[in-house]
Amino acid sequence: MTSETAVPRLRAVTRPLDQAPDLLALADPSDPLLWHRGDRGCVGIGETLRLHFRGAERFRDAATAWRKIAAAASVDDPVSLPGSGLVALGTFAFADSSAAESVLIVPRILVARHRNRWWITETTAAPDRAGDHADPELATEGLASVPAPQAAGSWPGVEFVPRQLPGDPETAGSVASYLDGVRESVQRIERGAAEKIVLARQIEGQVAAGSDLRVPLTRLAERYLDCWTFAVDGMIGASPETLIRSTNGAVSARVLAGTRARHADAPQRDAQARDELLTSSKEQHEHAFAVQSVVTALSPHVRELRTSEEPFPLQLPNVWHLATDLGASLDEHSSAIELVGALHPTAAVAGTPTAAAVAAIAELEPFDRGRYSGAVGWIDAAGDGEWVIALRCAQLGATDPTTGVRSVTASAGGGIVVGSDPEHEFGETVSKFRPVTEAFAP
Ligand SMILES: C=C(O[C@@H]1C=C(C(=O)O)C=C[C@H]1O)C(=O)O
Repeated sequence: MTSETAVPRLRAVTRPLDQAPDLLALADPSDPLLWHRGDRGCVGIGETLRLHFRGAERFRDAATAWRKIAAAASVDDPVSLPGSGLVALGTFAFADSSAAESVLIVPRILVARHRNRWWITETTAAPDRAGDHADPELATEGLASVPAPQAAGSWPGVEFVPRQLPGDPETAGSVASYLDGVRESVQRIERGAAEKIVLARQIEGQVAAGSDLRVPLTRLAERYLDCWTFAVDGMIGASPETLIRSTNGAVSARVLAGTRARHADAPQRDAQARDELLTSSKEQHEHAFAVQSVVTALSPHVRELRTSEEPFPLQLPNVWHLATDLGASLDEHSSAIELVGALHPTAAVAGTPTAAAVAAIAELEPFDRGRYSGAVGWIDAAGDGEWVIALRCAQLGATDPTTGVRSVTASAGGGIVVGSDPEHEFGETVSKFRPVTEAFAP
């Protein structure tokens, strides 16, 4: 949407459901739109509006566009819970210069859940044009309007290999480039060019024609209970890191930095990994950077900012993380997307100081991160929403028109600081890829 285009007039009608549909089963097998964690979440079916953004102003442009759309919309929402009424799901690129589009998508139908409450929202454009209006039947029939779940399709699985880029050395490919990048980052940090640089690498595979993406999504949702499982415009993953959650003037965030692989089948080794993480001054130092970057970015927008006293160990199936939770009250009427724009990129995904780290990433990573380590989430008409950092995820490419095959690219990285060891950092990326490689496995 540009300033010259008319603001679309949307009508959103929400009605409670008295039965509990399976959100994951309702997702589109080839283009799922989903946000899910435990007993909360939503699935989008069909699309009423899609907005595209690019460049350094993508968050600001999206926030402005959404504010206008929300102001012009007519919303009939007796449910009044987080995620009811008018909602858009979105995914934003990491870099200002990224070729990847940032998008906000308003689904035609949204079926959602908050604990033991369920509802359906239908959103239509141009409400006064006959034949394209929110279905009044929705008001009385509720569940009858929920589309029937599609039968589960096939899942042949995806084998990932390190992504080979033009210019990569032939033998070890992008792994060698990544290890060189870590060494170079350490040298730059030792020279004082930055304190922390988050360096990532990529792996890729192919998704066979007709593959049902609900299979990896369901695996992620079932395995990563402390993460938000998401699928927005081909970005699929399960992120543990809440960039911002904003509900009725209360905001919260979860900062992660500091990682150890889990050893779930060797309890002693696993406990040792956790203790090492908790007592390592390198990890504590790295974590402190990440927390400070969020506190600094959030402070102008909030009051009564509080953090958990000490970082705590967050246990995920693949890794331990050092975690800090933050809570605050909103000081002004910033929307969730404005807060995302203020926070992005945190030290957890870029480094410290931000500008130097972002410049180093652009030089040392031989690829465009796309939406990896950007933001993914949803926003409602009041500007409330939930956004996570797009981690532990993969981006599906366009379908090849002759073969029906789609590429899939996953990215993972970690914070490089003084004393970081390239092989150790490589191992950390392998652990961080596990949610994706295991979810997409045969
Ligand atoms: C960059 C990633 O993760 C981030 C980096 C971490 C670290 O360096 O320890 C930990 C969690 C995330 O904030 C990733 O998963 O790709």
